[in-house]
Amino acid sequence: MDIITLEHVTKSFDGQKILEDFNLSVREGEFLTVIGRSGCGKTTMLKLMNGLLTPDRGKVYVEGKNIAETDMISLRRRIGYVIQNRGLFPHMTVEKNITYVPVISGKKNKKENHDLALRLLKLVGLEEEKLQRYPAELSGGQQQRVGIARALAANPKILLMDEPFGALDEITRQTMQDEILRLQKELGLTIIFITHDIREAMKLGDRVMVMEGGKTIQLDTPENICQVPADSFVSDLIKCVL
Ligand SMILES: Nc1ncnc2c1ncn2[C@@H]1O[C@H](COP(=O)(O)OP(=O)(O)OP(=O)(O)O)[C@@H](O)[C@H]1O
Repeated sequence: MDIITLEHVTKSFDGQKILEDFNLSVREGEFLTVIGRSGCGKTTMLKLMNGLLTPDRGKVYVEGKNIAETDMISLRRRIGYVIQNRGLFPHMTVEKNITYVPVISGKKNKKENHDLALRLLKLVGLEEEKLQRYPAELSGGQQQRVGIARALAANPKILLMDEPFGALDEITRQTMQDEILRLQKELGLTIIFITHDIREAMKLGDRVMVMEGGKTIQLDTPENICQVPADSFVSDLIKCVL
């Protein structure tokens, strides 16, 4: 079953078409990685999925419903969003960061919220003592784990991740890649994950989408992309993983 569908979507900024007649179906439970040159429209596509942007033309469906006719607040709760670096509130403890969405949604029971924060913290591989720390007191990798825990707090089925590991060193990045694969399987998540790293795209993706100039150049399994690259752009891109 398709969990997200973009149908004939067009999006322009200042008269410049970023996506034109763009179509995509994301299957429930799949890990879709997205790669392409800077400015090709990856983040724009992601933000159309959770309603942060609205299409000029075309439709976006999430779980079969046109999001133009869906309540935005409930939509955003069903879709976790993780971005590089900028995600956490610096003046809030880790616990407050993780429980932010449940609290603003009306969940005020302190014990329940504490237990939720602790469960999610452990799920992303951090120790209890981190709960009362502030983001600046954590390493980049630890902050990214808290960002993921926060995105999972509303129990979403879908996780949108925009270069979440871009700022991490190679070793931490590999650990985080393994963790996100584990979490995806454990929680049955659908993940759409933007990266600039072709190795990361190939390792994580059930399917990899290569974009160029607002268009999909190729969308296929890593194996098929390696065996039959769609064009010279894709061939050049995958050289380093062959
Ligand atoms: N809110 C906006 N207002 C005006 N132009 C925008 C806006 N958001 C994005 N753009 C432009 O749209 C184009 C695509 O941006 P987008 O962020 O989708 O690219 P991207 O592929 O995610 O790039 P990167 O890999 O650098 O993050 C860029 O030229 C960008 O400058």
